Amino acid sequence: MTASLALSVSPTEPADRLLSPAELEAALRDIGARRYHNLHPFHRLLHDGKLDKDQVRAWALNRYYYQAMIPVKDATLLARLPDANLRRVWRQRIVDHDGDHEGDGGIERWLKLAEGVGFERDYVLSTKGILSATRFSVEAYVHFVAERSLLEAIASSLTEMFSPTIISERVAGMLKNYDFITRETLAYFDKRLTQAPRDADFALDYVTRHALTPQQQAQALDALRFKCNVLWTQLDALYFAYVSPGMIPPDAWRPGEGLRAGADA
Ligand SMILES: O=C(O)c1cc(C(=O)O)c2c(n1)C(=O)C(=O)c1cc(C(=O)O)[nH]c1-2
Repeated sequence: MTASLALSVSPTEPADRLLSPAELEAALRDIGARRYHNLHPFHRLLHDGKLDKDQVRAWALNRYYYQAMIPVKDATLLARLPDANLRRVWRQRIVDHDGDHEGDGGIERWLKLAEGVGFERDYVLSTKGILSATRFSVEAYVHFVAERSLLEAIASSLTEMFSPTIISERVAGMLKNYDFITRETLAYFDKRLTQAPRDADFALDYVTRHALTPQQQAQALDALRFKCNVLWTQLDALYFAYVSPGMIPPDAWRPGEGLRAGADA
């Protein structure tokens, strides 16, 4: 039932009828069940303790760029919101990541995670070791939010509906499987467990109330597919460079670079 719903609103087969809010939500959830990045082989290896320390480092370093650009994406979206009630809610996302003062917020907590696995803070901040594919994927997300309709921009954040499950699985798996990972290193994820559902509930409510034609519903579903691809392609690039075949592009981070004095190999 859910699968055929999703098919009926795919881009190749335009929707011919309006879905109820519950059907739209089911179709959105179906996309997550098939395409969310919890299914990616790189995440399976990461959570199951099958990566070595340098591969975990590559993940932390590249993912920093996603974290750093999320508030840029949200500021882009905020600037397009026509009403103060919406802006008041959305601006909280920027505060969550940037913090209210220096040393606070999600970006800072991600830097702690990167430092916890051995990086020098300034090396991470420079983003010079990240894969070009990471940069391209993340920037595609920011452009999407700037250029598409507000409905599509908000719908593209709906991957957050699925993130609490992967975060719980990741934290439990990494703590159990890696002796160099501590609860403190992973503190970033503690707050996401409450922030993500709050954000996703708001965005889902917005999307179900504003996708009022079959075409708008199809656009919302496509926006979520696009965003799943933004997340997936980042992991493809990590896998290709650091797992198999292990082809690190010439300008990307190589094991040993950018580490704190005393961080072990
Ligand atoms: O750890 C994860 O797997 C994960 C996934 C996602 C997501 O699904 O987009 C986000 C985050 N984390 C996250 O930490 C975060 O701040 C975030 C913001 C957004 C967004 O699209 O606005 N997604 C995510």
